[in-house]
Amino acid sequence: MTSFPIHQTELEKKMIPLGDDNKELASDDGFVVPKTNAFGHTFRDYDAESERKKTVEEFYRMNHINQSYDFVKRMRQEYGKLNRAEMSIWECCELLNEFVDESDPDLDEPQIEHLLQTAEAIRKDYPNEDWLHLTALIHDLGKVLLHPSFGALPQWAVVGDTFPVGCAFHESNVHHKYFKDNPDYNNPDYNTKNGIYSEECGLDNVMMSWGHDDYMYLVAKENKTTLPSAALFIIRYHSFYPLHTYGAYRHLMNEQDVENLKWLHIFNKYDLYSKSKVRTDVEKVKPYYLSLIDKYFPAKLRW
Ligand SMILES: O[C@H]1[C@H](O)[C@@H](O)[C@H](O)[C@@H](O)[C@H]1O
Ligand SMILES: [Fe+2]
Ligand SMILES: [Fe+2]
Repeated sequence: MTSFPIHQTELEKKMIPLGDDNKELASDDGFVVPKTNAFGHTFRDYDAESERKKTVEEFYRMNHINQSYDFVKRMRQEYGKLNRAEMSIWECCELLNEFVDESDPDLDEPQIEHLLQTAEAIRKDYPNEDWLHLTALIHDLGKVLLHPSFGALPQWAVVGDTFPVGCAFHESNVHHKYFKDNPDYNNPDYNTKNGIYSEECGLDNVMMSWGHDDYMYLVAKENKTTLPSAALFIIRYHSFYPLHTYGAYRHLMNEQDVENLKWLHIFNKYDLYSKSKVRTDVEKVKPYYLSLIDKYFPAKLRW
């Protein structure tokens, strides 16, 4: 177990308790958080006996063993070239039709369903924040890394919760025990609370485990999206449950991160709890999303 003496940065001391920071942004929402997922379990229950449990646990075993500092560095360099494809945002949504996420205990539907379910749910409650609708639609597009034309990366290098590398793995990471076989686990440069980072260095300076979040952030940024900084933050850290849901690693945040985290908390509710077996009528909502894509992105993007 990795436990540390309780010490808080000055910024951490000023932070509002988890879950209370989005009151000012909260809408008069009609969204009802369901008590159980499509399989009759509570959401994100990684211990519940279900058909998905084994697949999900094996996923995290592979993920925790292989996501090391060196691996992340190599992947960032390689995929940062954006030389794999040229296509529009919508074309990418359609590519996701064939993939099911093996890390997810709550959903076994193709990913395009999840994108539309999230976007439509948040659109209902925040009708005027069109940037948030589009952010929801694209937040998981990085899962295209599973596709053969993107190198058909294994699931452990694409999906699942994310965490910083280069410092100790916090115990709030699901299935934490599998980190023991990660090459960084016993490396003294990487296994202290701060590791290679300094307090309040800002998440932008932190190397996160490699996957769909960081990749889609890169794609959006390099293709010069006009989405606001909160949108890029949501895309980049939406799988960072250890931080946004369990409050770990907060000592690495700076003031800007604290601001952006408010929107991520709002987003997370829709990302997680809109997962269901109810399908969206793609053709019906497509024109609306095409108009948003046109507003915030070039017609073709480099991937
Ligand atoms: O299983 C899920 C899924 O892969 C999501 O796309 C990701 O954002 C979550 O953090 C993860 O736990
Ligand atoms: Fe995701
Ligand atoms: Fe998602």
